[in-house]
Amino acid sequence: MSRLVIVHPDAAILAEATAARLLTRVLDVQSERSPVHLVLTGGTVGIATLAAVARNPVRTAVDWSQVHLWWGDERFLPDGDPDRNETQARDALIDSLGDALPAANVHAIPALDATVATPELSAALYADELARWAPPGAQAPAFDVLLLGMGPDGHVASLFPGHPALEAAGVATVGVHASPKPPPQRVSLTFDALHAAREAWVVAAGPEKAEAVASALSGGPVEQTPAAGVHGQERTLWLLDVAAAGTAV
Ligand SMILES: O=C1O[C@H](COP(=O)(O)O)[C@@H](O)[C@H](O)[C@H]1O
Repeated sequence: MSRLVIVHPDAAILAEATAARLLTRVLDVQSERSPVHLVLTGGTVGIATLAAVARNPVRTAVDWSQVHLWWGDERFLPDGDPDRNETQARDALIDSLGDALPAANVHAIPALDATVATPELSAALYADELARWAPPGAQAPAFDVLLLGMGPDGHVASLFPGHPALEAAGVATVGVHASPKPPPQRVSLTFDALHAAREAWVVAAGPEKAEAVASALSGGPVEQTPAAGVHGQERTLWLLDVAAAGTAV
């Protein structure tokens, strides 16, 4: 397993470069196997990256009928809420793909509604869906790319420093309450599921991320800097802008 840290001049170039890298990775994987499983992230750079994918002409070379989209976490809100990571991803990329990407390939984390009233139920339904696509004996697909944003506090997905959800083990998903970042109720992949990824890519921009980047790259305790616990089975990429890299790189 290798770790690579790549620093770009600013957030805009980081998003463009990550989008280009993502499309190339999908094409590389599609030359070897199908389907491709991608985990999307919310957050500033995560959504900017999806918008950059939508603008990139290379997207037309991808066989989207063989791409499955998942999320690393979700804000537990009603369907279509503008704060849902799914809604933002649909606006930035998914809607623009039209019929090329079958609706059944979009594995959104179930939204809050009359039948899904708790983050725990949403998490359980999402875990069932992950298991349906997992190789025998596994809880989740071996994601070809796990995209993760990182908060200034070092959180990834909805795994926050010192939060009990960090400890969830033996399960692929967890319901999150009292998140320090709004909204308070969320659903997240656990570290068990994050670690199923072949490649994990952490994307972060801005000076407010520099301290957490430095802590994660120096192997800081996962309880304090959850991003420190991220690794892919084959490769881990840290995709940063100069400001987030700070003095750590
Ligand atoms: O709330 C969330 O925040 C993080 C990071 O967001 P950013 O705006 O600081 O980049 C994101 O990775 C996560 O998916 C999202 O739910």
